[in-house]
Amino acid sequence: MVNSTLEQTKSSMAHDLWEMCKPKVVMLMIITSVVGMALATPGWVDPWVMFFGNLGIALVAASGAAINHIVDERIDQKMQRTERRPIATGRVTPAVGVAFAAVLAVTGSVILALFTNYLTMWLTLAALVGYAFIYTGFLKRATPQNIVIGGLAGAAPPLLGWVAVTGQIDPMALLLVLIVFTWTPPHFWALAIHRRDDYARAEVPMLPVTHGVAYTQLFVVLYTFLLAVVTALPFLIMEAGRLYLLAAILLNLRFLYWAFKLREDVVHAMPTFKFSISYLLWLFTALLVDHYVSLLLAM
Ligand code: HEM
Ligand SMILES: CC(C)=CCC/C(C)=C/CC/C(C)=C/COP(=O)(O)OP(=O)(O)O
Repeated sequence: MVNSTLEQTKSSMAHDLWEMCKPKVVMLMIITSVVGMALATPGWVDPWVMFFGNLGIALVAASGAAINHIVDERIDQKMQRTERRPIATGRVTPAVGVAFAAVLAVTGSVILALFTNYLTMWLTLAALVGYAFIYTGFLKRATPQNIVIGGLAGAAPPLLGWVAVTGQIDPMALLLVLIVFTWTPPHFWALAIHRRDDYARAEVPMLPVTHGVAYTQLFVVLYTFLLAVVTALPFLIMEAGRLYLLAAILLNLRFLYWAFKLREDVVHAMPTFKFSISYLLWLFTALLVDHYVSLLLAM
């Protein structure tokens, strides 16, 4: 009896710690990092770098997500979407959270130092600081441009993957960062429109709260147009082929469709947000497939 209660406590703690890692977000980030690695070399990526590089980046990103839960305890308690989170409810204490985040960050950094290079490790730690402390601790509470500036940290993984393979920062790696950076505002503001009352209650100055829904709807459309331009660049600079271009055109047309639907009516906010996630997944998949198809054709 005592044993089974102990087992239950352990498994719900494991579940809570897992939730604090924002696993789905980190997984999509790792897909962008895998693509960064693949595009960094005209050959095959060293499997050790592929496995341990992504593991290290995932662990450090998960640490950032856990710190976000700790720093945002009060905000999370006030928002319906986040009120059931482990730290917000007290199921996990901040002390346990800090220890967990520290273990993740240290383990991830050591793995990166051992299996990739110091530049990857330092850039990954910079992304961690950018997200967990600069965005969460400061920007989020300070300006409606919070997610535009903070988006740089979330956009870092393709660069981290690239640098893990080459040891240097190249223009194409920065273009991949630019794609995720430009994607972040329509991704987030669609959700923020849907959850505007949550943010108002928690006094977080998100764009729909400070500048209104109509203004945010317009900026979702504008950023989606900008994203269409930015995602054409890999083809225009001849770093991606026609297969990628076709996928990018179709995905951009669909994203623009949702952005305009959202502009008509806020009921389209969640479908737009959900599509943004599929958009990034398929765009990066297209880059990957396009890369390996041209590699095979050149053999
Ligand atoms: C500063 C930049 C970003 C902000 C402010 C942001 C905001 C958010 C928020 C608030 C959610 C939570 C939705 C919910 O709990 O229902 C979310 C979900 C998600 N985000 Fe982002 N995001 C950012 C960047 C990214 C990046 C860079 C990626 C991946 C490359 C990403 C991938 C996802 C995914 C996959 C989900 C769905 C998670 C789930 O269903 O549990 N986000 N985003
Ligand atoms: C090393 C590295 C790549 C670090 C990146 C870390 C990381 C997991 C970024 C996630 C981006 C994200 C979901 C922001 C939302 O935070 P929020 O606080 O606005 O959303 P919330 O209200 O759901 O917590």
